[in-house]
Amino acid sequence: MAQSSALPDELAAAARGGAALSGFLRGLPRVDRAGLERHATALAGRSVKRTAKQQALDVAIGAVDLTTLEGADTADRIRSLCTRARNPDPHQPDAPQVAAICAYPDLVRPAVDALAGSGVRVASVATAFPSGRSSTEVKLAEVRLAVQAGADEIDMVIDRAAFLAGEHDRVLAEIAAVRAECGSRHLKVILETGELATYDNVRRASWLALLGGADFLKTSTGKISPAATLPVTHVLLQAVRDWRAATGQLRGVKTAGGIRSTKDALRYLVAVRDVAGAAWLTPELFRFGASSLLDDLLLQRRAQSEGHYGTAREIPVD
Ligand SMILES: O=C[C@H](O)COP(=O)(O)O
Repeated sequence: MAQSSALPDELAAAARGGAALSGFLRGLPRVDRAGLERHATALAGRSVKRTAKQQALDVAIGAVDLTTLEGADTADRIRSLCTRARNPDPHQPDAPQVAAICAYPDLVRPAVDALAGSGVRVASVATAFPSGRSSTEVKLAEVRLAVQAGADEIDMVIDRAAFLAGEHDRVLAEIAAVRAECGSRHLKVILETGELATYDNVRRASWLALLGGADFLKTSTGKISPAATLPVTHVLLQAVRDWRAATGQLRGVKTAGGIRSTKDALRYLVAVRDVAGAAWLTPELFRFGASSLLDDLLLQRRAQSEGHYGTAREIPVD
């Protein structure tokens, strides 16, 4: 079913679906809810050295998928977003570019044109985002069109109704089919964790996505509440950490939806470093999906370089 070459036997069997998949998902360790939330809270409260802040702000800016996913989006609006992505703050020419812009499929083409030669990638949501309620055929057609228009990355949503009904083979098959349609383009699999009800389900969905060929696990669409949280991001980070231990393959995490402040962004960076490892503090392996976070990151960066903030606002990144 899903791609299984180069995987250890147990994972290769699970990636083919059926009883091996059911057994694998049943055998995943249960999430200790209280322990997870305690750990996430403890990490969020860590204090830091002042010298780390500038570096952390730049890591955060470079990890942003600058997002607009509004019904009123236009090509002009996308071009403005791309101008910002290339050069986030004209007053801070040394500020890094963001990792990518993220938009609906019909706006990929103007984004690709506006970002040509910049190194900023174009990500597109697809597969009947945000609900995922369409046939696999329609979802694959949408992915195909986004790829043909030049998207570098596809952010798909999983079929949450099928997942919650226990139809894991169906969810896996759809992810694998989208994976195949993406070709060499990066595939981010949106779990929409706010609809998955339990951390155990978030863990199962994470492994399904990895078995189906995800390059990134992504928490949320940003269209329902709760969106990203620190505990669910921990669960995704644990999954990619464990996937690497089992397979040697690096997979990324994108936390998305409702992240608007530098303070929150830095808490996520601390979680990335602590749970997955410092190797994940790169746009190749960690992203923020956010429509307005960049504004605050740039304000804080400017304040930092002008020396307006004291140690109370510093963050733990080294
Ligand atoms: O994937 C990104 C989200 O849709 C953005 O959510 P946000 O508008 O809450 O930052």
